[in-house]
This record gives sequence, C-alpha cells and structure tokens, in this order.
Amino acid sequence: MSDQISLFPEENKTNYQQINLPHSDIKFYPQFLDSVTSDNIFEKLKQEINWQQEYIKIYGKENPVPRLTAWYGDRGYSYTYSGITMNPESWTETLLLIKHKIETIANVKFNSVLLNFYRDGNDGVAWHSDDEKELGKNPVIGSVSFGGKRRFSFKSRDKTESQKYDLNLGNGDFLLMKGETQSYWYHQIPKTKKTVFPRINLTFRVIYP
Ligand SMILES: O=C(O)CCC(=O)C(=O)O
Ligand SMILES: [Fe+2]
Repeated sequence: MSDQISLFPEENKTNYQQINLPHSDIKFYPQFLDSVTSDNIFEKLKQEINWQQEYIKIYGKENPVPRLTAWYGDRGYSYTYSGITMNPESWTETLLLIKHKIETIANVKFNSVLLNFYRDGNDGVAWHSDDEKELGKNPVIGSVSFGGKRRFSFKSRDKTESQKYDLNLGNGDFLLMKGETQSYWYHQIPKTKKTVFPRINLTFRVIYP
C-alpha cells in the first residue's frame, strides 16, 4: 500500500485520483486498505456493530430505511439524520484503527462515524448532501467501504445543470470529500437489480456541538 510509487508525495505517499467536478474537492483512494485487511474488517464490523433498523415518517407513515445504520463516536455529540436523532455508541478498536489511518490523510480529527450496512441491491441511500448544520460549513467527510462493490453517484444540486459523475466503491476504497462539495453536489447509492454482495460503508465526520 504505502510502498507504491506515489504520484502525489505530498499526500502521505498514498495514491489518489482527484475527481474533477466544479465546486468540489473529492479525492478517491482506490484500495486504500488491502483486500485481506478489508475482508477482516468487514466480518468484524458485521458482527460487532450494533446495527439498527431505523424508520422515517413520510406523509405520516413509518417507512423502514433501506439499509441498517449505526452511529459511533465521542461521547456527547448527538446527531440528527433524516429526522432521526442518534446518540453515539462508544468507539470500537476496529473503528479507531480505521479512523486513525484516514486522519493522517484527511488532516482532521474525526469525532463520529455514521455506519451503513447495505444487505443487498434493495438497500441504498437516496440523493442527499451531508450538509446537516452540526457538520458546519464545508465539512470534511471520510468514507471507507468494505465488502461488495456499489455504484456511488454525484449530481449537481443546481437544477439547471445536468452534470453527473459515477464512481464504483469497492472493498477497502477511501473517498474523501471536502471544501464546497456538499453545498454543490448530491450523492446517492442507487438500488440495483443486479446481484451484489453485502456492503458496509463508514462515513467519518466532524460534528460541532
Ligand atoms: O454508502 C455510501 O457510500 C454513502 C453513504 C452516505 O452517503 C451517507 O451515509 O451519508
Ligand atoms: Fe452521504
């Protein structure tokens, strides 16, 4: 991993691809974690995380969120996501290991992580931006994926623009979103009819009280 020839030595000898969308700062680090490590982390997280089935009210009707979720982090930072307020569970060793690894690249200290478990192609996340006010202006979001590969799409928040960008996020891939990205772009994990393996995604965040 870190002994690969680096195209960007200033970024900690880890190769990345800059995703070139206007008003964004998106860096993609394919296979940031090697596949054996990532397989182990997937199994570990599947077992140890306190996965929840959450519900959101749409027109007065409770609907299951199409994925399992969990929220871990420093004590005292609660978080509201799609109308659900979550209190964080305490960091596990596995989560801290990943957190420390990406903090050296992202140059921030993350204090929380939202976890998503996509069981199959019927699970996904609809178009949204990670722009909740507790994330502050221009949030840094560190996203690490494990297990099955899924499509991750960006589309402009400006309805007069039609720009879209698709990426595949696979086992051990790291995606770092910074700057104006959340103000100008939506993202989603579309549901798919294709057969896909279960996938776990972690989005590390900095929450301001
Ligand atoms: O699963 C992913 O890659 C994205 C998850 C996401 O966008 C979120 O939790 O806000
Ligand atoms: Fe998101």
